[in-house]
Amino acid sequence: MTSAIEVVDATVHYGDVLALDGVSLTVEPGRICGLLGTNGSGKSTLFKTVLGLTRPDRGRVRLLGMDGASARRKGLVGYVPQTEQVDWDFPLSVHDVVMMGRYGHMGIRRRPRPADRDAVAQALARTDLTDLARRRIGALSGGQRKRAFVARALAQGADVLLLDEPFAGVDKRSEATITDLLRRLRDEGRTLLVSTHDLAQVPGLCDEAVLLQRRVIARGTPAEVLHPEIVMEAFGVHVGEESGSTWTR
Ligand SMILES: Nc1ncnc2c1ncn2[C@@H]1O[C@H](COP(=O)(O)OP(=O)(O)OP(=O)(O)O)[C@@H](O)[C@H]1O
Repeated sequence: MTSAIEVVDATVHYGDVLALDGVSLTVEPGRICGLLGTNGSGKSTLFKTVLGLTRPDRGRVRLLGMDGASARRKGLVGYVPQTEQVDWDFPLSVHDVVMMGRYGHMGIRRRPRPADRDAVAQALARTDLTDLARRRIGALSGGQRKRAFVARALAQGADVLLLDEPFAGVDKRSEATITDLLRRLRDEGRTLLVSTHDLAQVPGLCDEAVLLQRRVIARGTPAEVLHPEIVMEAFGVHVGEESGSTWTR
């Protein structure tokens, strides 16, 4: 079986800064892999490398058996950015944002056809955003914005989704809605790589996890990776079911 995501020995520098040091990671189709690490541990760099936006100095990446840039051009991989990186003053509706997922399917004039409109309507329905389709994206809550970007990836037809901190800045109810949505996408056979520094989300969401600190320092089931000694070393916090507030930093 072809792995959905395969990173082999990837090393990335930004000038003198070593951001990834010989990182290897494999995610099989239909799995949710949590990518854990503190700020600056290389999570965003690993995403950019998987997406073919950053070329590793050493090592290689395969996405569904092809290189990251080809998978991106074919629309097979969808990226849900950290919402802090988005300019919310831009006058776009939720519908406009989700339609962007169809650009790769349209001609140069980007005129939507019925298939494009159908895909957008379905993606909005899947993410429970139909009623908000005409709302400006900047007027949505944090959780609704995340769902709009997931909808964009679904409209695109992506089989692999990379989600950068989908729980940052969302309330408890939205967390549950997003977790439920991501699990359903996984159950349909999609593959998800989800970065988070919110360790409390991991056991309920992920099938497996990787702890990154420039290099992979642990990988396995959530229980294995969230072993108290490993978490203490990487995050400097204690973990324990009885003390939810100590999960995150
Ligand atoms: N464009 C850049 N130029 C120079 N250094 C960079 C650049 N982008 C990232 N870095 C550095 O590379 C390292 C990894 O950064 P990266 O953004 O991948 O980490 P991260 O785990 O995604 O962090 P965060 O959770 O804060 O987004 C950090 O030391 C960061 O300062």
